[in-house]
Amino acid sequence: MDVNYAPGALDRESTFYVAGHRGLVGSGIWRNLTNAGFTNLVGRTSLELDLKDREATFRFFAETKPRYVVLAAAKVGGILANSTFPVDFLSDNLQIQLNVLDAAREHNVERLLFLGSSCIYPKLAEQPIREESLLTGHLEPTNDAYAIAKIAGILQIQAIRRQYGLPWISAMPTNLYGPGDNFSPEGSHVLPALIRRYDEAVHQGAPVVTNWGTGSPRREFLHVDDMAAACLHLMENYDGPDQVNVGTGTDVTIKELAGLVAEAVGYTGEMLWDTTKPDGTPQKLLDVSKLGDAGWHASIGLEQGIRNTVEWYRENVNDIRK
Ligand SMILES: NC(=O)C1=CN([C@@H]2O[C@H](COP(=O)(O)OP(=O)(O)OC[C@H]3O[C@@H](n4cnc5c(N)ncnc54)[C@H](OP(=O)(O)O)[C@@H]3O)[C@@H](O)[C@H]2O)C=CC1
Ligand SMILES: C[C@H]1O[C@H](OP(=O)(O)OP(=O)(O)OC[C@H]2O[C@@H](n3cnc4c(=O)[nH]c(N)nc43)[C@H](O)[C@@H]2O)[C@@H](O)[C@@H](O)C1=O
Repeated sequence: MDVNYAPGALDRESTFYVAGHRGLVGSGIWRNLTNAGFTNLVGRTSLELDLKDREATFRFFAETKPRYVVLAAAKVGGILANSTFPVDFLSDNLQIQLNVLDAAREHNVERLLFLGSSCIYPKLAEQPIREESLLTGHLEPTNDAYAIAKIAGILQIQAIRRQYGLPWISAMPTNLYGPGDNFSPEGSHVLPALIRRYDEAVHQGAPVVTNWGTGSPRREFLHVDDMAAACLHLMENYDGPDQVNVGTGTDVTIKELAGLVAEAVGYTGEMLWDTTKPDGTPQKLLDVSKLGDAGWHASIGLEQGIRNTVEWYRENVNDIRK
């Protein structure tokens, strides 16, 4: 096996750039690194540094000289946003990745983690999805543009490893959620969308809530704090060219998920389904045995994670991304 499991601990005082540090994943990584004792974290908002701007990105790396990088900056959205704006999801993500990875290479970043997504795998991949399924079949059309950009990122990491010998790695998270998520009704992923919809239904006393699709697709959900912990664990304990799946190893139907959210917010009305909205891929459950072999397992259960996110949503409802 082409895996070295002991790249070693990262130096807590070295400059660590978290690209996308205000997003769901980036803010979780920032919290986790702070808790783990890192004292020299660097972040830039997209207004301060547009990573689509190649010159500005190279200037930033020349000035900041980060030793470590996590690339969690990306154009991200749920099924509807992905299928409505495929050009943005392809073009923005290719530009961001290319600029960051090229600049990081020119400045010899010592360790870098690239984040992809479980949507890189074929729509009808055998479940649970193993890393080896990559490029073995057709993609799910609702997010193929985004998936192609992410696949290009994996290939770029592998190419950099081959050509320059840098020990950079890629992780493929399953569907994520938690504090700091995007709660926009049209643009978000399912879990934040359901939390907002059901919470509003409670406040409005609505007798019926309508969700998208048929409710039958199966998805796996990982809390962002687990995701952040997995990222640091992989950077310190995994070195190999193949992407590593990051998930919990269990999934639920969207209907079951809606039931859990309704229960967490205290909604007791009826649930309907708008089948004019897309279902997307029928099932996305990752095989996480490679991650387990590298010594990491998720610890936040779905019900506990939903309660934690509902609490955060209610405390921050006036300041969230809507
Ligand atoms: N959320 C999920 O369910 C999943 C996410 N992932 C992956 O995790 C990573 C992070 O996703 P997530 O945190 O959910 O996404 P968010 O939308 O929450 O955050 C994305 C971040 O990227 C930054 N960003 C976007 N465009 C630019 C740009 N042009 N220049 C600089 N920064 C930019 C944003 O900065 P700012 O806020 O300053 O505008 C934002 O902080 C992505 O690679 C995504 O593919 C993978 C699987 C599932
Ligand atoms: C992480 C992953 O996220 C995206 O893929 P997805 O898993 O299909 O993501 P989703 O969370 O948006 O939907 C999951 C399921 O849930 C159903 N669903 C019900 N009601 C709502 C609802 O209100 N909003 C949304 N968004 N979905 C809903 C919806 O119909 C679908 O069946 C990728 O584009 C890609 O970006 C990617 O990598």
